[in-house]
Amino acid sequence: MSIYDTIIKNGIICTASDTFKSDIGIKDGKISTLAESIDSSKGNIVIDAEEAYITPGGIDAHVHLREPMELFGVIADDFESGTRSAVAGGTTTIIAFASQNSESNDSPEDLARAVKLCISDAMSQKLYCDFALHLILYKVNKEIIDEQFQKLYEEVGVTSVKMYMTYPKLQLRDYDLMNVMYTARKNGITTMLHAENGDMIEWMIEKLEEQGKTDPYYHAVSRPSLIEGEATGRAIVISQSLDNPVLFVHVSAPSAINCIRKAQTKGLKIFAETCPQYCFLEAEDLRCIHSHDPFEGSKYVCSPPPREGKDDQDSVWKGLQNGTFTIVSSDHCPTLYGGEDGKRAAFKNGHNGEFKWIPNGIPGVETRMPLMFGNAVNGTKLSLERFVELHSTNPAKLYGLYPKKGSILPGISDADLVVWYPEGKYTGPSTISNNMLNHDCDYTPFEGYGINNWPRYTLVKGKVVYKEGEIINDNSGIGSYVKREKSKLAVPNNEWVSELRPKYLIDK
Ligand SMILES: NC(=O)NCCC(=O)O
Ligand SMILES: [Zn+2]
Repeated sequence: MSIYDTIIKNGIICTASDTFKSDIGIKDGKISTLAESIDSSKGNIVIDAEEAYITPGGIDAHVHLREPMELFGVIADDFESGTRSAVAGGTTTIIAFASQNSESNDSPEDLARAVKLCISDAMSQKLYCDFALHLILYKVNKEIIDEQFQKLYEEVGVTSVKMYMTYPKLQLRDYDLMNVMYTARKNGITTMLHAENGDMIEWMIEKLEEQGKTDPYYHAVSRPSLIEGEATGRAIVISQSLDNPVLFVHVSAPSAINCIRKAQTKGLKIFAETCPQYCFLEAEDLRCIHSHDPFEGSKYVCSPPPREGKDDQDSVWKGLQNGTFTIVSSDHCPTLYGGEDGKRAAFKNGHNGEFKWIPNGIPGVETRMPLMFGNAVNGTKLSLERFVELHSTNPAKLYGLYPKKGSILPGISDADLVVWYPEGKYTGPSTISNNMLNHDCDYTPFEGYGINNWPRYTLVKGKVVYKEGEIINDNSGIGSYVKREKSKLAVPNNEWVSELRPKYLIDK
């Protein structure tokens, strides 16, 4: 009689702390047993890992998909194609975004209602993996009232909000950031910041336009590293003033990385995310010199933009190695290159393709893990354990999903796993091409990039959803919404730089 639904034999398990040989017994969607040897006759299904590495499924904590509020124009992936693409690249949980409703009138229910709308839209689709949600806040009338954040946590399990220091439609003033952080701290809501100085960028764009510099390449020129460094430093001061932890999303610039490192050395609760585009792409890509059409550079338009070259990439790698970065996410935000609604929306409404009108964002949910596994782990830039920490365990801890997600703990963790190819046995494509990917986008900015491994099996809650290059449709629809706990990492220090203390602490 079988005891396990599935047994994985002969694997080398790698977690954020250990690498060891073990068989895995899976029951009811959970890791049930780790043992040197589990009898094959005890499993309904037996997978032979053939001495390959097995890692916890990836958690991609920064994924933009089509959702009711449409803040970033028309996104090519909905929750079905986005989760399909995720599992094909070894990601078993995504954290996507719901957006505050612009009609919000600050009632206690407003924010939770916006999240519920997004959940029900997503749940009406076939989901290949689990998802959770952050909430984008872009309108703060006076202050976010306590009850709004309480309900976010209690009713919909959302424990993080993202705010922007750039984009004309979304940019918040420092005053607004302070109002949000003040209430976030009290309620254990993690604040995520897109740090670029929007006012400086606006000025730079105007000056470039005056000189007729409007090709996609000038998107990168209009958002230089220094501007990211400035916003990062300013936000760290705000964070310190309020003793409120901050996670900086998609960090790319050496100046920002240095600020973050310094703050961390002081003991401040500052966390940072980077993305593969800042490890592999560069500003020159936006020139697309191999193409007759400079607009092809729009395929690389994202913010912050890819940076200057090898030195800048090296400082990202250094930050990944030395612990400055907490997580690696994709910032998947796919807009089509063809058609009228994607990058070419820049030709609508009487515009002529000027970079200012090009929708920002690139796809990457499927390529994140294989690119980093192949080039970082096999290229020995990162240890396997650090790879797991950055792509799986830390996102789970930071965003309240641990230890259900991000680990391989018997009796506790969901059986979300990636079985890689054994050393030397990967026979798939040696470079990335868009036609091997499962997203609904018509290009990848990583076309032609080398890979030397790829997930052989991806399991979500014990079910194989991807096997040897194929999506297993029988097991689709397995994904569901995951309510999150409060962060295990982003916890205030209770150290103050001024006499200002929130009233709720003084009254205690
Ligand atoms: N990063 C980007 O260009 N687009 C996605 C939206 C954001 O995260 O800023
Ligand atoms: Zn952003």
